[in-house]
Amino acid sequence: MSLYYEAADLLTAPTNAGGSLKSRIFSKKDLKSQPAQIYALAIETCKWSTVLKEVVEYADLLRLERKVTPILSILLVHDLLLAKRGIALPATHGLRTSIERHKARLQAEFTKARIRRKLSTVEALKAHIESGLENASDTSDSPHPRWVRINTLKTTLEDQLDTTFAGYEYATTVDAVRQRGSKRLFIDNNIPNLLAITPSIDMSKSDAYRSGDIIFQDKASCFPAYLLDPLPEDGDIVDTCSAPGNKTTHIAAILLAHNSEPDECSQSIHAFEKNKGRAETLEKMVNVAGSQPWTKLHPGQDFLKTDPDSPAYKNVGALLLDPSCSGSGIVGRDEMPELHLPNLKEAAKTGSKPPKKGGKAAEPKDESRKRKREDNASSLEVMVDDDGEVTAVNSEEDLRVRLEALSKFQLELLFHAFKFPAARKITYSTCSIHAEENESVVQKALAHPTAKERGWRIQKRSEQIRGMREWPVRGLIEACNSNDELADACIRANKDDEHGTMGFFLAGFVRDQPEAVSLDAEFLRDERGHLVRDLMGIPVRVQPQDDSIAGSKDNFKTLAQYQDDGEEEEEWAGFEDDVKEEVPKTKAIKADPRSKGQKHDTSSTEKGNTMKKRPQLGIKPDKKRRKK
Ligand SMILES: C[S@@+](CC[C@H](N)C(=O)[O-])C[C@H]1O[C@@H](n2cnc3c(N)ncnc32)[C@H](O)[C@@H]1O
Repeated sequence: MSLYYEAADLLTAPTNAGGSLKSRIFSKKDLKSQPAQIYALAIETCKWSTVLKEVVEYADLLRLERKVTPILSILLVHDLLLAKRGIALPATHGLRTSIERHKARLQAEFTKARIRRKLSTVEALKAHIESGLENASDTSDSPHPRWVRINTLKTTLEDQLDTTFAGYEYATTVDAVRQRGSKRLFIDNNIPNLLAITPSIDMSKSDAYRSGDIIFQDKASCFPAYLLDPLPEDGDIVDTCSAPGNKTTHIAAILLAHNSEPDECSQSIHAFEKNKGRAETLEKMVNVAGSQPWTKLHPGQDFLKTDPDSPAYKNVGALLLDPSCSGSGIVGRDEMPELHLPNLKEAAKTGSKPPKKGGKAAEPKDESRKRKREDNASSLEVMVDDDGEVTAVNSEEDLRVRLEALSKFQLELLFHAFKFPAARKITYSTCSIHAEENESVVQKALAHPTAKERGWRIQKRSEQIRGMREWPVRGLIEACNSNDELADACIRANKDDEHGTMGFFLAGFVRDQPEAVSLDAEFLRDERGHLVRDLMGIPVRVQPQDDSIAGSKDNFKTLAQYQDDGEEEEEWAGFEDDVKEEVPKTKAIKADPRSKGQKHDTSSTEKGNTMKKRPQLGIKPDKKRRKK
C-alpha cells in the first residue's frame, strides 16, 4: 500500500522543495517501499500522465470514487492498464477494488485515447509515449534551446525563415536564444538547415511542425547523418537502429540534397527497427517527413540478424549506427518530470474531498506541474536508458555491469556493420556521456580482427565534412589511451556547455576500398569476365595513369563486378578477337558493386575527392523537393 502513497507524496511535494525526482526519492531515508520501484512507478506515470488524465476524466472516476485523489487515480490506473502484474495491492484492498470495479470502462477509455492518437496497437502507443511526442507541447523554462531541423525534403530554410519564423529576431550566438520571453532564432554554423529557437516558444501546434516541414532534433543528434554524408556513389544506406526516425529522415534529406532531381535518386535507405511499436512511430515519422520514397522500412527486424552478404544489401555503401545506450547525455533526465493530473472540477461540484492520507488537499487543476531543476551530480541510483528501460543502479558496480552489457551489444552491432561487403563508411553514435560506450567501443572495434581484415579505420578529423571538422568538442584523450589522433577523430557534445546541445558521442569509420575490390581488380577482364592476357599469357594489369592506351572502358570489368553479376572466373581460353591487347583508355574501373545504373563518375569514388565535390549545403537553401 505504501508504494502508491509514497509515490503520490513524492510527486506532489511542493515545487520549491527542490531536487530532481531521483534525488528526492533516493535521499529519503524513511521510505517503506523500494526506492527503485517508487521511481519506476512515478516516472512511468508521469510519462503516461496525459493519456491517464484523459482516461480518468472520461471514465468519470474521480466523481464515482471519492476517496481516490487525482494523483492516486493516475498511479493506480497506470498499474491497472500498463503494469504486467496490475495494481500491487492485495485483491481486497479498498484502493484496488475502487479502481478495478471500473476496469471495463477504464480499458475502453484507454482504447479510445489510443484511437484518438491514430495508433493501431498498444505497442504503438507505448512507442509514441517513449518517443516523447506526447509531451511535445512542453513549455518548460529550461534554458536548453529548442533545436529545429528544416526538412529540406519538403521545404527550404529560406521559405521557413520567411513564413514560420517571420518576426523572429536573429541571434548571433546560441546563448542569446535561451533568454526567457525572447523570440529569437540562431542559424547554426555547423549543421546545414538547423536553427535554435527560444525554448519557451511552443512550435508543436504550428503548421510547419504538423506537416513535417520542421523537425525537432537536437543539434548533436544531427551530427551522425551529416558526418555520414551519403553521396550518390555510396549506393544504399543502412540505418541500423532507426526509431523514432530523426536520423533516418535526415539521411534522406541529405541524399536528396546531393541529387539534382529527386526522381533520379535510385538510392534506398534500409531502416531497421527491432521493436514493433517503435517501428510504427518510425513509419509515421518517415511519412510525415516525406522520406518514404527512399526508405525501405524493416519493422520489427533485428539488424544483427541480417545477412550482410544478401543480394539485397550488395549496394550498401554506408551505415549509420545509433544503438540503444544509457541515455546519460539526454537533457532533462534529471529534472522533475511533467505531470498531468485529472481535472477535479466534476468531483468538486459533487462535494467530494480527497482524503488526507497520501494526497494533497489542494491538487492543481488542469495544468502541468513544472519543477525547478537542481543539480544532481551525485545521483547514480537509477538509469533510464534511451529506450525507456529503468535500471536500478545503486553502486559503481551496478553502473559498471550495465555499461558493460550495453557496450557489448554496441560492439556487436559495429562488428556486424563491418561485414557489409560494399560498405566504406560507418558512423557510430550514442547519447551517452560514458567513455565505456564511446571511445572504448571505438578502440575495441578498431582492434578487432574483423576490422583489420576488412580494412576499417577511424575517419580522421581532417577527413571529416567541414562542420564536423570545425566542431571543437572532441573525444576524451584519457579514454583514448593518450592517442591524440584518435581523440581528435572522435566527436563529442556536452550537455551543459555553451553550445546548447545534449551529451553525445560520434565517430566515423572508413575504409579506402570496399572488400570486394581484391588484388584481382587490378587485372583487366573482357566483357565475359575473362582475364585479358598478353602474348606470354600473363594477365594484363590495369594501368591507371596510362592515357595512351586505346580502348573503351565499357569493354572491361573487374572481378568484383563479375562476382556481382554472379559469373565465375574461368580458365584462360585464348584471346578473344574483339579484345585482343586492348586495355581501357581510362583508369581502372574500380569495382563498385554499389552503382545501380545511376550516373557514376568513377573518379569521384576516391575518398580524397569527395569533400571537395560536395555541394555547399547550408550556404544556399536546397531547392524545393517534389512531393511524391
Ligand atoms: C537510440 S534509439 C535510435 C534513435 C534513432 N536513430 C533516431 O535518431 O531517431 C535505438 C533504437 O534501436 C532499436 N534497436 C535496438 N537494438 C536493435 C537491433 N538489434 N536491431 C534493430 N533495432 C534495434 C531500439 O528499439 C531503439 O528504437
